[in-house]
Amino acid sequence: MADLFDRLKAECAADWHAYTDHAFVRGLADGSLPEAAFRHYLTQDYLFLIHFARAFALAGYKAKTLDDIKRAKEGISAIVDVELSLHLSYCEKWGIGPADLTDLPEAVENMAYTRYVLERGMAGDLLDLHIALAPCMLGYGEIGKRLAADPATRRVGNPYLEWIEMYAGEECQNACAEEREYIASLADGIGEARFNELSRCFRDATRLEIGFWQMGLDAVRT
Ligand SMILES: Cc1ncc(CN)c(N)n1
Repeated sequence: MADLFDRLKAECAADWHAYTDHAFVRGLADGSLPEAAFRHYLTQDYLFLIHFARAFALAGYKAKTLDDIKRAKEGISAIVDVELSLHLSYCEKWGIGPADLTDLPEAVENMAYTRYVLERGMAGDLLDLHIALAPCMLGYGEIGKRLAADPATRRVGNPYLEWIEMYAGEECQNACAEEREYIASLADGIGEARFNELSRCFRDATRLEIGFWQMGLDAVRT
């Protein structure tokens, strides 16, 4: 049976496809993405993740139960202890350190997305916030899993394999499965009007994801 995540994706199927099958993603899969595009994306993503860790901290504040607080803590930990290490490891190879990263001017696409999510969380409740966060976490989990399972994905000599493997990895996949169940439980019993509100937020965050990939590609457009 379709769960909440399936229903939200179905409501914005074209946008979801444009996000998860973006040219940037195809470039990661076959290794053809220009390094400068990936570098721009990844350095902005470092800043992005700091704001997303703040959003999970806000989820802790909006929590109603101890379990909600644990979920918020796990969200922060997944970013701070796992995901950001990947970013720092790529950046180290390029000679870019943490201080250089925090000095970077934020791209407008980055500001739009991160502040949108924080605003949804501040104006709404815990469910609004987790729905605004869902395309990020669950989308990358879906992309990583698909690319890792696709025999057409280039393995040998693909500089982006580490990226793919992290999002396809057990730790990330388990976190996604838990988040998926969690949002369904938070939304248990909602009516059509509330679903429509959440659906709009999910679609908007998905559109902001598309913009984030495009920002990476646009960095190398001549
Ligand atoms: C823009 C973006 N979206 C999602 C993720 C996966 N947490 C990410 N690192 N960056």
